Amino acid sequence: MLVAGLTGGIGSGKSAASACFTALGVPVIDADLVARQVVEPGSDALQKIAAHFGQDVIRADGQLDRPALRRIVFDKERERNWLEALLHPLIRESILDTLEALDADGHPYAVLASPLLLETDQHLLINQVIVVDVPEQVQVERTMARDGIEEAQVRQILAAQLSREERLQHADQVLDNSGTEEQLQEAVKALHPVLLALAEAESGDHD
Ligand SMILES: CC(C)(COP(=O)(O)OP(=O)(O)OC[C@H]1O[C@@H](n2cnc3c(N)ncnc32)[C@H](O)[C@@H]1O)[C@@H](O)C(=O)NCCC(=O)NCCS
Ligand SMILES: Nc1ncnc2c1ncn2[C@@H]1O[C@H](COP(=O)(O)OP(=O)(O)OP(=O)(O)O)[C@@H](O)[C@H]1O
Repeated sequence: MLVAGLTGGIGSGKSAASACFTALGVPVIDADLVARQVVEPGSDALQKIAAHFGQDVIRADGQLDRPALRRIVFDKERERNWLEALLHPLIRESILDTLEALDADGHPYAVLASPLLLETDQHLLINQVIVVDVPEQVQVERTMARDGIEEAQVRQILAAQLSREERLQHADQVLDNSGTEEQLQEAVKALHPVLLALAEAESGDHD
């Protein structure tokens, strides 16, 4: 099975592009969703987070207080490194399990959508790099509108990710998302047969 990595910085449109792949019947693994699953109440990871950061990052209902943890880790690089060292191996394990199950189901290709595809060893799991690309200013505006957070915090998160130029250097395919969501949908529809052909060629390689 071909695994197409779909990446892009915060607010670039990975979720929007993922929805287009889902509509075409392509299975999508969303690393941000996996990152939520591994810290569900009762998980070892959540206990370790509470022991390290204190009860201030746990809500009254037992869930992780994500905005509280976000403010800490994007302000202090050392704390972000600690969190990533805890979560990234768990996220990777879960992604691997899902990829194995999808492969066994006979899907020609799957999409792994992740903001940190190229920054982590997740890039070792994929055969193609698809970058959702918009200018930084658009990332900032769309993220502020979506999450209701300050520009300064969006800029801190951007600083923890690859730059637009570095990301584009790794791209096999680029989805420009500076236009409308309909235009993005058309771009994904045009990419789908290309990925199917690559998947076909890849499966031939294994015969
Ligand atoms: C800090 C947390 C709790 C904030 O949660 P919140 O609900 O506000 O954001 P969410 O998880 O939806 O992420 C939103 C976006 O922030 C950016 N982001 C998240 N984590 C990171 C990180 N470690 N480095 C750089 N950017 C990141 C991504 O663009 C992501 O799409 C959360 O992002 C987290 O647990 N991050 C560490 C795990 C991780 O690296 N996840 C990224 C996917 S592998
Ligand atoms: N072409 C577009 N035109 C206008 N708004 C868009 C477009 N594409 C996405 N958006 C909006 O921009 C915001 C960011 O998009 P999306 O959530 O898909 O980004 P993302 O890359 O998944 O972000 P994150 O890294 O934070 O998870 C969302 O509110 C989305 O509805």
